[in-house]
Amino acid sequence: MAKQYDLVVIGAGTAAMTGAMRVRAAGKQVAVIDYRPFGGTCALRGCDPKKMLISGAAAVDYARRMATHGVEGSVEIDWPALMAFKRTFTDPVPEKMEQRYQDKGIDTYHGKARFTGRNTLEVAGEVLEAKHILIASGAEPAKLGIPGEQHLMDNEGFLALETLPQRIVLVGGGYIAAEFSHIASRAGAKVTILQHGDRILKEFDTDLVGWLMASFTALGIDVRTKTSVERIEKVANGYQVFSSSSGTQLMIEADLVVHAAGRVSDVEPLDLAAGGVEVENGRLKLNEYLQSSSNPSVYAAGDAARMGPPLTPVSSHDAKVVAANILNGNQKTPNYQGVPSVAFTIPPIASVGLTEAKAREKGVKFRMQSQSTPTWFTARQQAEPVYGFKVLVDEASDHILGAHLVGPHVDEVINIFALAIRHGLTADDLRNTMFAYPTGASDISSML
Ligand SMILES: Cc1cc2nc3c(=O)[nH]c(=O)nc-3n(C[C@H](O)[C@H](O)[C@H](O)COP(=O)(O)OP(=O)(O)OC[C@H]3O[C@@H](n4cnc5c(N)ncnc54)[C@H](O)[C@@H]3O)c2cc1C
Ligand SMILES: NC(=O)c1ccc[n+]([C@@H]2O[C@H](COP(=O)([O-])OP(=O)(O)OC[C@H]3O[C@@H](n4cnc5c(N)ncnc54)[C@H](O)[C@@H]3O)[C@@H](O)[C@H]2O)c1
Repeated sequence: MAKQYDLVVIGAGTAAMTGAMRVRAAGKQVAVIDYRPFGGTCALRGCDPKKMLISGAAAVDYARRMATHGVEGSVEIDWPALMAFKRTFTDPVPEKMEQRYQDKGIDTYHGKARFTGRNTLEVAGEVLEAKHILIASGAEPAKLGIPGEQHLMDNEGFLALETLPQRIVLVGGGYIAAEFSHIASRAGAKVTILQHGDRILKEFDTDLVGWLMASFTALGIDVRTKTSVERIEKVANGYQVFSSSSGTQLMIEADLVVHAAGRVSDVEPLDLAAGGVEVENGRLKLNEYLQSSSNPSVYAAGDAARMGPPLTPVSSHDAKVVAANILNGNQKTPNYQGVPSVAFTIPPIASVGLTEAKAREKGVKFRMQSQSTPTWFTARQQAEPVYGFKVLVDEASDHILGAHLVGPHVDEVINIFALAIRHGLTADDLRNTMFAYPTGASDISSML
């Protein structure tokens, strides 16, 4: 006999937590399933553990930058101790998360869920029947289809390393490569990034990424662009990573090879055909309400839905939309305007809204201010040599169209631009706001 629910959620990450809690708060019967410890990517294998390690790397970096400015003594990362610090956050998460669900009367299941019918799922030998099913199964590292890809360590493995190998190769040059390389090289590893695009961090502004590259060079990170990894071989003392760059073959020896080459929705193992849930080019086919276009009982949110950028705040935004649509009928659509994004390098790089390239492509009429500003007080006060910005403002309406920042505090300052874009504030509104001085935000009026 199948257990009956109003909503069953596949996954126990950010999207699941928001969706399940909202539907349960309306008095509905809800269950949540995960085959891994509860908590999801962000809390256990992504944003949060990474940021715990960044804290150590940033402290070391700050002390080293101030070394000739009155701060004495050498500061080093003790990797096992930094990992132990990370675990003080991550270890309690699964139990706390599961308890939170149970305290609200949400049933929890452990195991891989798969569809057995349009409204039924099987998990660990049990059958669950639900009026609605929310696919919040997240994303997994993309299959690269290259020989030896089984030797790649994923983000979960890297963020749990008990010792840090000496020679590390990162395959790919996006967010993960940028962040992990900044952590590992400050902890003493020799890091190489192999990126097949013509630059790294392609989601960010070209000029600002160019300015940030000085920090990669200073750390001795070997960044090789236009380089595609084609094969990985295990050898006696580690790995050999084979790649090609404009027809030239390259082999790099490493103790560890890390997957940093993109992530894709984790929906394939769900047996979607059995649930009548259509997929197109590996992605769930959804309508504007985040509902399956072939099975109206099924919705999706977050990295699994992949309607917006694969970021944590988007996962919870999607789940709020889905919960509202389940409870009140389809009314809400997601709004991805002004989603800020930060790569937590040291210093960080941040972006929100239109890039210069996108604005030109769209034919928008805008004015733009852009400058590399390492001589500004904010940078000098931290002895940070990388600082710069690019801000785009709509010529006719004075609305902020896009903001791109690199340097100290930009991971926070970008949120002010996000607020401006999402709520239609003008450049003049920002100019007329008093920001506490001296803070990163107090530079905003000079960026407009
Ligand atoms: C290394 C790294 C760093 C990141 N840093 C940031 C950051 O700084 N800021 C930011 O905004 N975003 C960051 N992200 C992205 C962010 O983590 C994701 O966008 C977000 O966690 C997605 O949440 P979700 O709820 O959609 O999916 P997830 O949190 O991935 O949850 C999905 C869950 O579903 C489970 N699952 C999958 N299939 C099944 C199945 N068949 N049955 C049962 N359970 C299943 C999985 O085990 C998983 O726990 C980072 C990602 C990575 C990999
Ligand atoms: N701070 C954050 O918000 C944050 C941090 C980490 C991850 N994430 C999320 O996780 C997702 C995955 O991150 P990611 O860094 O793996 O992916 P990414 O999409 O940011 O970058 C992957 C890069 O790898 C390159 N690549 C692919 N195959 C390759 C190959 N065989 N050889 C060389 N290069 C190759 C691609 O050209 C691409 O530029 C991101 O989309 C992001 O949304 C976010």
